[in-house]
Amino acid sequence: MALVARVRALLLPGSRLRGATLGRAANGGGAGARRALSHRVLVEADPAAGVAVVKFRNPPVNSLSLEMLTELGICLEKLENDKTVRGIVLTADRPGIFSAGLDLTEMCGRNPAHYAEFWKAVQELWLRLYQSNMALGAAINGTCPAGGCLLSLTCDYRILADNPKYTIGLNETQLGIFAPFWFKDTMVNTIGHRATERALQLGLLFTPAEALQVGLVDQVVPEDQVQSTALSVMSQWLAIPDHARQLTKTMMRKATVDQLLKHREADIQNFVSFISRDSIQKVLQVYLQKLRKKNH
Ligand SMILES: CCCCC/C=C\C/C=C\C/C=C/C(=O)SCCNC(=O)CCNC(=O)[C@H](O)C(C)(C)COP(=O)(O)OP(=O)(O)OC[C@H]1O[C@@H](n2cnc3c(N)ncnc32)[C@H](O)[C@@H]1OP(=O)(O)O
Repeated sequence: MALVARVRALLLPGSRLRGATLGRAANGGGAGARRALSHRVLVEADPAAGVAVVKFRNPPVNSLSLEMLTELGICLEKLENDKTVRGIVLTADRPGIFSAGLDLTEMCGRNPAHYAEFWKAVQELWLRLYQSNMALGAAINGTCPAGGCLLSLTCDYRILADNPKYTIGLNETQLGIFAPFWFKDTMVNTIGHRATERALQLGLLFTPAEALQVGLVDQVVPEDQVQSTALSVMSQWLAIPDHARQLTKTMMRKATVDQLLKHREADIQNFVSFISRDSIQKVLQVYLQKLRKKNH
């Protein structure tokens, strides 16, 4: 289903996204701050600063399900069309888990049409974020594996909470799958080829100190200062004239974006045929069961 159709489905009577509003904040935020609610994404906009904080709230682990990808896409599209917003900070509504990455239940026991729809939605969100004209910051206030790490890598800078429990990285190989080429390219663009090769083959999840050392994040700060630091760094990015910053960003990212645009359909087909393999379904199911067993 294309984004428009998925949005329609989410707006059907009964959907909690229906009637989402952008109103004056009941509390918090500066003068004139606005708060928008959808089911899985909370937006706190501060028009005076030109910044919106986009908070993930898809319990229990902020996984990127099809619905979450769609709501996030809608929310970002709205902000892109809002002339008062020049920068966005992505964060988790509750500290602990920034995002557990792609929702594994979307990749297990479904049919090929579902896998194709899901993968298209992952591509769309990456394209929207990686090509965004806005300045994007990640306030990483929790653990950040795989697709969660990818989200943060699409941003222009990353601030990570100094908590050794919070790890970050593309750990796909540990699950028995692998990071697609555009996940890999996004990481190469951030930490370089050799560090990416090692990180991807070993499926490394870096502690804050390691992530800082390898350049996966730009700053590690005390947990209660993640958002405030991300906002203060944002003011540096917004001090640059938009057109100059945007042209530079496009120049840096265009080759990577073009690769996916050129191979978009093939990438969907490759994903569907890989994820549909019996052997891959089996490893994903074992991984999910291990996660679930912990709690039962
Ligand atoms: C073009 C060709 C392409 C070919 C490439 C093919 C494939 C690659 C495709 C995609 C790349 C994949 C990207 C991904 O993002 S895969 C997801 C990777 N994520 C992880 O490995 C994280 C897994 N989760 C955890 O480690 C932990 O849950 C946590 C995040 C550290 C949190 O721990 P905590 O103890 O707080 O919570 P629980 O573990 O008890 O989890 C609670 C609850 O949530 C369920 N859950 C956790 N993570 C996911 C998830 N990613 N998707 C779906 N569900 C998840 C977990 O099972 C628990 O469920 P329960 O029923 O027990 O409540």
